Amino acid sequence: MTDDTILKTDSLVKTFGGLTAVDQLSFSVTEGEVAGLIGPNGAGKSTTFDLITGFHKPTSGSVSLKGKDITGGKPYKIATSGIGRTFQDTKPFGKLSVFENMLVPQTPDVSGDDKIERANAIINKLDLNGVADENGEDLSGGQKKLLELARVLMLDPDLLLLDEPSAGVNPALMDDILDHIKALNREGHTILVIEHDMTVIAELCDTVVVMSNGDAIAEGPFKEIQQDERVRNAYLGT
Ligand SMILES: Nc1ncnc2c1ncn2[C@@H]1O[C@H](COP(=O)(O)OP(=O)(O)OP(=O)(O)O)[C@@H](O)[C@H]1O
Repeated sequence: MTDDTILKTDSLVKTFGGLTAVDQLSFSVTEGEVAGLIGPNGAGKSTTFDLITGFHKPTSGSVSLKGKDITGGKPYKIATSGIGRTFQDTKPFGKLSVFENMLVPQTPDVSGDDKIERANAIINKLDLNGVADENGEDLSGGQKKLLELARVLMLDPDLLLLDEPSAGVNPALMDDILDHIKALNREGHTILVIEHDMTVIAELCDTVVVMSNGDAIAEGPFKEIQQDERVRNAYLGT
């Protein structure tokens, strides 16, 4: 582990009954980068996010954030210690407005007017002003993704875990989402993104980790990874 490692998993294992979803997975993310977590359906990517963020307890192995062991911590504790996470299926509160949705996350460091000010600043930053008064259920797929990202930013996480930001988003809004992700990275958020769209990975990521059958089979810059024979056989084809 180098000094600028922000996230590290060490020999992570998660079994569900007889199925091993994550199998001795070790990888790390460097502070300041955009890293991709890619691999075929069922490779264990979302389960890895669940293990990092406390939604599942690992069967064995460990997770550390900036050198501190966070293995098996409660989701709220991990969220407030600096890891924000979006989900593959967005879940805004349908009957609450975009603005009201922003106030739902508990923010230990701000309350009252300061919390409202933070919510408005993030709504502005992600260009959600035009829909701030609309209910969550009335948003498009892409707007829901942006709202989810906005809500996660209420806790000002050092590390953002994004689960398939392109899923269910129309191509025009996808460019906006990519621009926002890049801007967040420039502002200092480290990002780990699960994504099936390789054009998105190529555009966003400094490095990628390729998972297959629960383990990492390759790690490095996307251009190099594309040439790796095991990766081509397991995932990219040809
Ligand atoms: N709660 C659960 N109970 C039982 N099996 C599970 C559970 N969650 C995931 N799995 C299984 O673990 C394996 C890994 O699933 P996971 O969703 O992590 O893969 P993934 O790489 O994220 O796939 P996708 O790209 O399709 O989202 C799959 O075989 C899945 O069916």
